[in-house]
Amino acid sequence: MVVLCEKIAVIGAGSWGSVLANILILNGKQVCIWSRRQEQVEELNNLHTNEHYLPKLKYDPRLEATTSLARALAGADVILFAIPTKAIRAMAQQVATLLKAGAHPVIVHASKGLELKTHKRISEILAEEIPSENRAGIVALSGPSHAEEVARHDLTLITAAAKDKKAAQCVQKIFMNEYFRVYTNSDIIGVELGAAFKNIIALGAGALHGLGYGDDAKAALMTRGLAEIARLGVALGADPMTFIGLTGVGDLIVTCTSVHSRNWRAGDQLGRGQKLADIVANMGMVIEGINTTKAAYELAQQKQIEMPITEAIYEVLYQGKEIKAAIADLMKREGRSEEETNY
Ligand SMILES: NC(=O)C1=CN([C@@H]2O[C@H](COP(=O)(O)OP(=O)(O)OC[C@H]3O[C@@H](n4cnc5c(N)ncnc54)[C@H](OP(=O)(O)O)[C@@H]3O)[C@@H](O)[C@H]2O)C=CC1
Ligand SMILES: O=C(CO)COP(=O)(O)O
Repeated sequence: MVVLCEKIAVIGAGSWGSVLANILILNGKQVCIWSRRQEQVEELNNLHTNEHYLPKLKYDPRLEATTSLARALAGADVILFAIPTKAIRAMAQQVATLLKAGAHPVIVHASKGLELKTHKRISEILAEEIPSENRAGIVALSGPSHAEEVARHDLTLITAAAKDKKAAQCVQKIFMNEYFRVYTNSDIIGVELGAAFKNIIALGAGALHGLGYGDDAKAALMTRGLAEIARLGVALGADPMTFIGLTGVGDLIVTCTSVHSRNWRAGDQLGRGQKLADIVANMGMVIEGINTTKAAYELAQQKQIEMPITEAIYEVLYQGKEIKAAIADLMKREGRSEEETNY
């Protein structure tokens, strides 16, 4: 079947959805973005701004926003979900009920997390909720990318991952331009897991910063964090090589070092002694790593995979352990061989 990729529905007008929609418009596509808030739709349509999420960005006036999901989906060749992981299943159910017989869009998501309780990846949730006869393929769009930088056309390289090569190539084609370069990858398991798990380590990197630790500590956390991400990822079916790519180490680096990262900022604030509930209440945007820490911790227990950093962060977030005590316990662990614990 020929995959047409001209008309795109973007679900979610937060930081990432709105910037991705703007790229597509600038790339000459027809885009309708869905938001659940009428005042935001009016702001996007009339002022071409999105003050809460990206106060400096002026959106292309051709970008149409709507609160009507049916309108956004009408005739869409591609449906892009860019909402928090916890909202994916309910939105996918709504989308499924509105897709007309004969509709066959490529389903893309740009979200980074695992579902709580089921521990499912986002593409698995989408596959469960959107009938296979109503979709052309499921693609995860992922990699080191902050909305704030993409908004100002800084250089960004990311990955469109799918089992179905044609669907990944469709997504690659619609997004590629002189500042946004997209690779394809068939290991959607590794891509989605790398994207989800790096947020846990970013919380830790932020906490180290907030506590005043130096670059040695941050490099150590990222390296050993990547080892345990890969360990769990491989146990869940990922190709280990994916973790040294854009969606693995690439995204880990950017999220653990950028002031734009909400996960890093949340960790930094924790390190400075703020309460988790206050940090969540004040961020005004999703901090995916908090839920993902729980999901990864539970998965690691189930699969009996050693994930000392994830466990330490879980204890801090969910059991009220002092960060300094968690660090001291990590440092006191028995000496190990690096080769035997790389992943
Ligand atoms: N920001 C970034 O640079 C990047 C983000 N991502 C990932 O993209 C996903 C979305 O992130 P981002 O755009 O940054 O998040 P934001 O917090 O900036 O925006 C979230 C968007 O989702 C909407 N939303 C929240 N809850 C629901 C719900 N229950 N039902 C429907 N819509 C909902 C929000 O609507 P409302 O405004 O009404 O609350 C808002 O439009 C995350 O998984 C994130 O990890 C990936 C790469 C880069
Ligand atoms: O995924 C991201 C960067 O690639 C965005 O990270 P945060 O959600 O921490 O802002």
